[in-house]
Amino acid sequence: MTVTPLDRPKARPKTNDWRLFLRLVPYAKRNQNLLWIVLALLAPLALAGSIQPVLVGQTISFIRGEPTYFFLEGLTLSQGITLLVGLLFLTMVVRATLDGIQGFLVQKVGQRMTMQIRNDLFKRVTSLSSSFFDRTPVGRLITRLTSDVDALGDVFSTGAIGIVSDLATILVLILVMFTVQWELALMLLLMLIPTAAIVIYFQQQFRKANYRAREELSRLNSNFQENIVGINIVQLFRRERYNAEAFRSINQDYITAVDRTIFHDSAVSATLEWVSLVAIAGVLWLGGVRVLEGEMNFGLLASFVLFAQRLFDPLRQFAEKFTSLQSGFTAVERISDLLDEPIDIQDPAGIDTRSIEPGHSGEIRFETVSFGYKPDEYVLHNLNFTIHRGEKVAIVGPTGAGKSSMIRLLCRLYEPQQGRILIDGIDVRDLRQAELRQHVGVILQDGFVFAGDVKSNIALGEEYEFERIKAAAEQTNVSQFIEQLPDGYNTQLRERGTNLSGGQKQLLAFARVAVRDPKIMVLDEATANLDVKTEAWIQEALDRLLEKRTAIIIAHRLSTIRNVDRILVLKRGELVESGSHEELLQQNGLYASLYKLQLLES
Ligand SMILES: Nc1ncnc2c1ncn2[C@@H]1O[C@H](COP(=O)(O)OP(=O)(O)OP(=O)(O)O)[C@@H](O)[C@H]1O
Repeated sequence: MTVTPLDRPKARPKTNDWRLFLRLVPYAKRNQNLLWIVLALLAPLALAGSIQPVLVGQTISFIRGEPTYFFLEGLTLSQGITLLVGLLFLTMVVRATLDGIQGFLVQKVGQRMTMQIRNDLFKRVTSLSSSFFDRTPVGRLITRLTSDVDALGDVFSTGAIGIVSDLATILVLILVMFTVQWELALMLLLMLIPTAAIVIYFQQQFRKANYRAREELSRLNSNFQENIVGINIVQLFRRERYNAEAFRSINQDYITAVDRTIFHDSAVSATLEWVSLVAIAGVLWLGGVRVLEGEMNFGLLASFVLFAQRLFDPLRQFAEKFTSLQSGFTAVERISDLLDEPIDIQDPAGIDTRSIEPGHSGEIRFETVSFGYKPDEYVLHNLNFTIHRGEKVAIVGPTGAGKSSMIRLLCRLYEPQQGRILIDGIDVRDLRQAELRQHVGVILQDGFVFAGDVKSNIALGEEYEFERIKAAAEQTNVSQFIEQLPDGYNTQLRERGTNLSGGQKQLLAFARVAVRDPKIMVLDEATANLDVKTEAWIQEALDRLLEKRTAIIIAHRLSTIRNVDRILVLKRGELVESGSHEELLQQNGLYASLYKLQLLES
C-alpha cells in the first residue's frame, strides 16, 4: 500500500517549526497593513509596561528621601507624589488603550487569514484526483478543513502576535533593568535562560503529544462520518452496539492522547510558577544584602521585586498561549500536508494544450491501454479499439470486468499506466480538463444531488437561461416529472437528494447532461433504477438525443442495447468480443451465453 502523508498516523515529521511558519508568510503579506499597525504598537506597549516598576521604585525613594530622578528634585512631597501617581496612571491608560486596539486587530487578522487558508484548502482538495479520495477518509479531510484551520486561527487570535509582544516586553524589561542596576539584572537574566530552555523542552514534548491527539481526532471524525453516511446499514443490520464499541475505543484513544498534552501543558505552568517565586526570593536576598551594605536603596529594591514578577509574567503568558501555539504548529503541519498533496491530474502546460475543433466530433480511440487502481494490480489490459464519430457502442461484461473503469479513464478521472486515449485524434492529456468534460457527458447509475433547487441542480453552476434548462428537460422527457414536484423547477432538494427517489435523481442527471449538449455521451447503467415504463419513455428521448452524437452505453440488461451499432464485450479487463448483436450471437461466445441466460430469466 502506498502511504500518503495523510495516512501517516504515528510518527511526527521532523519539519522545522520556523520553516512551517514560512507557509503562512503569503497569507501574512495579504494582510500586511493590519499587521504593520499591530507591530508598531508593540514598542510603546512594552515601554509603558517597563516604566511602571521604575515609577513605583521612584515613589518609594521619594517618600524615603533617597536620591531620585532629576525631574523630582525641588518638589514638595505632595507635588512629587501627585506627579508620580499621575505618570503611573498615564502609563496604565496607554497600556490599556493600546492593548485593546492591538487585541482587536490581531483577532481580525487571524480571522481573515483562516478564511483565506480555508478557501485555498477547499480549492486544493477539490482539484485532487479520484485516487486521492480512494485512499483518504472523508472525516480526515473535514477535520483538516475545520478544526485544524480553527486551531491555526487561535494562534493568531490568542497566540502568535502575543508571543512577539511577550518577547518584546522581556527584551525592553531587560534593557531597562540593566540601566537601573546591573547586578540584579544579571541575576534575573541568568535565571531566565535555563527557564526558557525548560519551557522549550516541554514545548517540544507537547507538540508530539498534540500531533498524536489530532490524528486521533481525525480517526474519531472519520468513524463518526462513516456511521452517519451508512446509518441505514448500521440500523438494518443492528450494528449499533458493535459500532458504538468501536467508537468508544477510538474515543478512549483520543482522550488518552489529549491527557498527554495536558500533562506537558501543566508541567510548563508549574515550572514557571516555581521559578518566578525563586526569582523574587533571589532579588530579596541579593538586593537585601546590597541594601544592608548601603549600596542600594529601598526604592530600587521595590522596583526589582516588580521587575522579577514582570519578567516571568510574559514567560507565564507565553506558557498559556503555548497550547494554542503548539496546536497551531501541528495544524500548519497538517494543513501543509494537504496543500502540498500533489495534483496528479493536471491541465497541460500552455503550449501543449490542444483543442477539439468545433463541429468536428466524437471519435474515441483506446490505444494499448492498461490500467490499475494500484500500480501492480491491473484491472484493464491492453485495450485497443476505436469508436467512430456518431457510432453507438455498448460495453457489456460481468460485474467487476472494468466497464466503469474505462469510462473513468475516458473522462480522465484516472490515468492509464500504459497506452493512451484519443478523442478526435487528440490525447485526452493534451486537452484542458474543463474542455474534455464539456465534450463528454456522463450519466452514472446514481445521480448525485446537491442541496439547492431543481434548476440549479441541472445547471450545476453554469449560467444557462431558464428556457434552455427547460428545453433540456423536455428533450429528455423528464419535464413531466419535474413539473409534478411541489414547486416545479424551483423545488428545493435536500443535500444528497434525500427527498427524491433513486430513479428521480437519475432523471435529473439526463437533463443535466442534455443541457450541456456534449459531443460524446456516456450512459453507465443510467436507466438501471427506472421502472420499465419510465425506462421506455426515457429511452425514446435518448434515441433522439443520441442521434448525432457518439455514445457509449454500459448496460446489464441486454434488451436495452439491441439497437446499438456495435457491442464490446469485456471480461476481466480484456476485450474478448466485438461486433453487432447478430454477429455476436453467431459467434456463440460470452455475449451469446449472457444473452441466452437473460432470455431464459425473462
Ligand atoms: N476506486 C477503486 N479502487 C480500487 N479498485 C477499484 C476501484 N474501483 C473499482 N475497482 C476494481 O476495479 C475492478 C473493475 O471495476 P469496475 O467498476 O470498472 O467494474 P464494472 O465492470 O463497471 O463492474 P459493474 O458491472 O459491477 O459496475 C473491480 O475489480 C474493482 O474491484
